[in-house]
Amino acid sequence: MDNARFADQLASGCSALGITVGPDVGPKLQRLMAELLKWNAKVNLTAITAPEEVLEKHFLDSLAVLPEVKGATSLLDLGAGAGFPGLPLKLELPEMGVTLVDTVGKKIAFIKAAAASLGLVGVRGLHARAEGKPETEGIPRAQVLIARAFMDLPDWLNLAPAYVEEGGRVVAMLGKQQTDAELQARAAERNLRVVSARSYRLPFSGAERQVAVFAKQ
Ligand SMILES: C[S@@+](CC[C@H](N)C(=O)[O-])C[C@H]1O[C@@H](n2cnc3c(N)ncnc32)[C@H](O)[C@@H]1O
Repeated sequence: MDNARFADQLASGCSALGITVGPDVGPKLQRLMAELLKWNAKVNLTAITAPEEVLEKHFLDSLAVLPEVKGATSLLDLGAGAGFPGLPLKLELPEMGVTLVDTVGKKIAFIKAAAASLGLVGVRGLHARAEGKPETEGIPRAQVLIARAFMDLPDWLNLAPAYVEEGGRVVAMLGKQQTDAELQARAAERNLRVVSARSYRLPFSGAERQVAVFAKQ
């Protein structure tokens, strides 16, 4: 994808999602895509490799939750894979400290290399397994905890609160749509409350996504 087409697709995708990103974000995402595709040719990081799909399914889907993440000083991305949603969010929110955790070493190696190549300050890649015990795992708590395609919602809501600072929130990026009643019930069972929930569609494929935010009662 050439620079002009990338910029055009990014702009129209952001507009469809109702978000805006700074002028330096596009060129940085292009660099991130180049790194991802270069690494992916050698080590398998993601099944999504067509540039248009990387832009939509990794970059734009990550940025779609900007409204839920904005204002956080620290973000913890559990099961980050090749860095999604944490890396694109960091590009738009450079002041926010971001820790990305995965059990697969090569994914963390990629995250570290990509962050260095993009000159990102305040990005930490952590090779660890999240099992609900942040102290023993060496995983820092954050104001906002996020994950995409990590666990089923019930398992995620069991695990997540341990990683959130007092007054913080849990952001769940869901492929499978949950009704408001289901979200409320899941939250109540764990002494959490639903702060917000909304569905959105990816701008080019129309694939449906949902993002729900939870806080401790
Ligand atoms: C389906 S991928 C999603 C990756 C990324 N969040 C995305 O949306 O592109 C799930 C990732 O979670 C990681 N993972 C699974 N269980 C984990 C755990 N307990 N702690 C940390 N990472 C885990 C896997 O290695 C994998 O990279």
